[in-house]
Amino acid sequence: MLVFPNAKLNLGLYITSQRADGFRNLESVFVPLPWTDALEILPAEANALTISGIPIPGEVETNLCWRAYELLKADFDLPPVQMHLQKVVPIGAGLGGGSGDASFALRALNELFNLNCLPEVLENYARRLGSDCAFFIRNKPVFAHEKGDVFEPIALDLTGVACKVIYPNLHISTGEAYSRVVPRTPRHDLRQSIAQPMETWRETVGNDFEDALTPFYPVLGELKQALYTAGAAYACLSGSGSAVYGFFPKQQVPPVLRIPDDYLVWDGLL
Ligand SMILES: C[C@](O)(CO)[C@H](O)COP(=O)(O)OP(=O)(O)OC[C@H]1O[C@@H](n2ccc(N)nc2=O)[C@H](O)[C@@H]1O
Ligand SMILES: Nc1ncnc2c1ncn2[C@@H]1O[C@H](COP(=O)(O)OP(=O)(O)OP(=O)(O)O)[C@@H](O)[C@H]1O
Repeated sequence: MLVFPNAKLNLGLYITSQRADGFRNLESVFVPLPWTDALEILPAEANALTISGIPIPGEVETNLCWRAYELLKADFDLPPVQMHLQKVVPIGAGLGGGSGDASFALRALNELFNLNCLPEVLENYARRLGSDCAFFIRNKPVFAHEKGDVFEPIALDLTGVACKVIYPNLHISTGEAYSRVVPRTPRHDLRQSIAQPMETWRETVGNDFEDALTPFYPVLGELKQALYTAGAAYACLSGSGSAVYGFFPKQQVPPVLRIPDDYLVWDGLL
């Protein structure tokens, strides 16, 4: 079975309080971003995971695809599998690339071996692999709260919005990013803000990581400004960075920006 795990964007992100389990409560809107890896899973004689494309730090046993298999294997009689991951989505980008791989592996194994797990059951497995993972089970725009793994439906249709995502070849670890943010009450009601026209979001939809990280990584602010100068209706850091994205008014083709050769860019329609 061949699947294409996509990335996500955070549209607004407020870190609201410290939790007793060491994590933070947050509020964010998650939207799927069609920048994808490719993951093939086949029944095999012995377990194997091979990776091509962008190198992923760590042993294969720590890879989220492998961990997804092991998690299901503990509860189901799964045969060995051979997996191949073509890694395209940048790592440490705030795009949830690894989390998408984990959840697409859970979904693919569920289908391949007729495990008959409902989405809510797969979400529970996904939550055990990482805070961002559960979103990718249903993979639809949602308002996320608590650890970012509890969801409420929202009426948000970004279909056809032109988007440009820029990864400035800078790996920001999620743990480091959280350690730089002091939780606080959200400045705006996110669900009310995103119900307003996109042009108003610049003033009302913020990301607490952006404020905390930009003084340490000025390139984040420079990219955001470049996207606005190029005509973006809204631009922001995604998640804990370092990818910065811009949404452009419908029908407008995102302009070509002059950026260094080692940056990665995704352009397309949501
Ligand atoms: C920044 C976001 O991408 C926003 O969607 C996510 O909150 C990050 O989710 P993730 O990469 O799946 O993160 P996890 O693997 O669960 O956690 C990595 C580290 O981030 C911190 N962390 C993560 C999520 C959360 N709600 N509070 C936290 O404090 C913890 O220090 C944790 O050890
Ligand atoms: N399949 C995978 N793809 C990417 N990273 C993976 C994968 N499996 C495990 N990892 C580990 O997860 C880490 C990447 O997580 P990190 O949280 O920094 O970034 P991210 O997944 O790109 O985005 P986000 O911050 O939104 O979760 C890497 O250091 C890597 O070792």
